[in-house]
Amino acid sequence: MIELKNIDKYYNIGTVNEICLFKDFNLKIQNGDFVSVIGSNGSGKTSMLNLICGSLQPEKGSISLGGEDITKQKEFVRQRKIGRVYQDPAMGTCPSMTILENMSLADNKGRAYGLALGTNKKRISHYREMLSQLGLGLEDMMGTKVGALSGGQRQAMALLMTTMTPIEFLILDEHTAALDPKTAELIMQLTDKIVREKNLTTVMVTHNLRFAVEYGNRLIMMHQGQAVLDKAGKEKEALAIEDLLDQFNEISIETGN
Ligand SMILES: Nc1ncnc2c1ncn2[C@@H]1O[C@H](COP(=O)(O)OP(=O)(O)OP(=O)(O)O)[C@@H](O)[C@H]1O
Repeated sequence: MIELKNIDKYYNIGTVNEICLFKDFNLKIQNGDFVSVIGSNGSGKTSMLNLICGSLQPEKGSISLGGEDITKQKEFVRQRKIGRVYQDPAMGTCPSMTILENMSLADNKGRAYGLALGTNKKRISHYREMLSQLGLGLEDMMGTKVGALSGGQRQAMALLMTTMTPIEFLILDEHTAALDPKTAELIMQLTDKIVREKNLTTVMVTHNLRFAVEYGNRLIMMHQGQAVLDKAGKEKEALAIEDLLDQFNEISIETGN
């Protein structure tokens, strides 16, 4: 379970630009949940992900993962359990290295040795098999530099690499936003497959309302540092894109924002 408890988060403390983004913010995500998070620009979605991943520290409150208090735990330690895929496909892969080298690097994440041990014949055929499941022909391009791949191919690799080691939590930060509609669809289907197969507890921030409605078992809408809509199970299944648009409009009218 991921739990954010009584979180306060300020930016630009002590300056004229000081803002309080989260005040007593609470969120519980149960094991196995796939949560879609939507919301207007600046509502706090990425900040929430950063708090979970440890690249941002709260001023008050606690964050726990599987019952363990990780509020003070460093980001690189959290990475053993939490995988994150970013909007920019370049963030999750190394462009100057080959597909094989990237796979090996991801495979050896958190281990004390380098590439040599990871690239033996047995592992290469394992990587080939994993890549072939993407259905993009990458298994026949093991010597190709990742920088030469398309955005969609790179994002598929980023997803595969992030989930190669046994993580428990997957953070998706607008990971289809930079892709064309067809490729975004493909990456979403791949995401869903990986999440189900590995039973990953997943938080996906997206501006794509259809993806938010169609995927996952819970949907949260953020606004000004608060979850203004939170639907799970059957209630989430009943949601339509129009309901979300209505909710967006209501919020805008109420806050003039
Ligand atoms: N490093 C920072 N320094 C100062 N203010 C910040 C910082 N990061 C975020 N903010 C502010 O916090 C608020 C929430 O930002 P955040 O990026 O979390 O929102 P978001 O919902 O992810 O937005 P978007 O949909 O545009 O990505 C915004 O007002 C933003 O300007």
